[in-house]
Amino acid sequence: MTSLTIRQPDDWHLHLRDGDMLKGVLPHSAAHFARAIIMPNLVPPVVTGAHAAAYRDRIMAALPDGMTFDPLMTLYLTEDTDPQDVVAAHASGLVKAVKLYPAGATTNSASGVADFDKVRHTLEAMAQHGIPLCVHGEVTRPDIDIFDREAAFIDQVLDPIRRATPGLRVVMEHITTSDAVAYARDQGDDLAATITVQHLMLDRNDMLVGGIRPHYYCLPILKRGTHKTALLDAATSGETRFFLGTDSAPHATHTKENACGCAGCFTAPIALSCLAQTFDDADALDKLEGFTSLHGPAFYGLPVNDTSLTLTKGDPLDIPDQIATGAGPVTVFDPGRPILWHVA
Ligand SMILES: NC(=O)N[C@@H](CC(=O)O)C(=O)O
Ligand SMILES: [Zn+2]
Ligand SMILES: [Zn+2]
Repeated sequence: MTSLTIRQPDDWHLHLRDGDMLKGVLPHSAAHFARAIIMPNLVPPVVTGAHAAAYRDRIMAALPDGMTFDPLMTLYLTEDTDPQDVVAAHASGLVKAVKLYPAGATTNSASGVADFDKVRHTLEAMAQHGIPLCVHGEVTRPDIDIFDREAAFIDQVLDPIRRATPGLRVVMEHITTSDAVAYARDQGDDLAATITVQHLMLDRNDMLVGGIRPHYYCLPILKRGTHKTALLDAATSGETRFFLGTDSAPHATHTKENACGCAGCFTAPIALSCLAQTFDDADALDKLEGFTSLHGPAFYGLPVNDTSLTLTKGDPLDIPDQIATGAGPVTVFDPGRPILWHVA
C-alpha cells in the first residue's frame, strides 16, 4: 500500500504550553489534528473553569489565519478543586476532562494531588456526571524505582480509586508497560488508555546505549523492549479502549540538553508519519484509523471528524532538526530510522 486516507485524527493528550511557545508549536498540531485534549500543566496550572476559558481563548488567538483546530480543555485537579466548578465547566461544553497529576510526578506537577481523600468529592461528582479523569499514572515515593512507578501506581493508587468511585471514567494516559496493557484489558468500558508515538517506537536502550539521548527522555520513562512490544500489540489490536495521545511536550532545546534536562518529546510535526511507519512495519495499517481517529471520540462521546487526511509512502521523510519558536528552538523528535510515510 502506498497511499492511505483516514478520517482526520485527533490527539487525546497534547501539551501546547502558553505565550511564545504556544504560538510556535500550535501550527504543527493544527496542521494534522482536528482536535486535541489540552494538558493543563501550565505555570500556574489551569485549575478553574475560568482559567480554562481564558487559556482556550489564548490558543484560538495563537492559531494562524486559515487553520482550524478545536482545543478540548482540561482542568488540573488539586486538593482545593471545587466539584461544582468542575461540573459547571463540563456542563457548558468547555471542559472535556480533569487531569490528575500525583504531586511531583512530572513537569509542573507540584500542585498535584498528595492526599487522595481531599479529592474524593470531586471524583464522586465526576463519576456522577460522566466526566473523564485523565491520569498521569506514576507513584512518586522515592523508594520506588523509576522504572516501576507505573506498575506500582496501578496497584496502589489507580485500582483503589476506581473501586472507591464506581462509575468514574478513567483514561490511563501515556501507558508504557505490559502491566498497564494487561490491567486496561481486564476492565470494563469505563477505562481507556492512550499511547504515545515514542513509546511505540523506542525502548530504554534507544535512550541509553551508546550515549544518553535527552530528546528521548520523557515521563513515564521509556521501558525495556518487551513493554514496547506489548504497547504495539495493544495499539494495533483494534481494541477500542486504546487510542493515540501523542503527549507531544515541547521544551526549548537548551532545557533538554542540560545537566538536569526536562522530560518530554516534541513529536507533533511527525507523529502521524511515525505512526503510519510503525503500523506499516507491524502489517497493521488497517488498524491505524481506529487508533488515531475513531476510538478516542467514541470514549469521549464526541462525533468523529468529517474531514479526512491522506498519507503517502515515498522517499524517507526529511525530519527538521528543530523548529523555531519565540521561546527558543525546540528539537523535533527523530526516531532514528527512515520514515517513508508523509502527510499529503
Ligand atoms: N511527558 C513528559 O515527559 N512531559 C510532560 C508532562 C507529562 O505528560 O507527564 C510535559 O509537560 O513536559
Ligand atoms: Zn504525564
Ligand atoms: Zn503529557
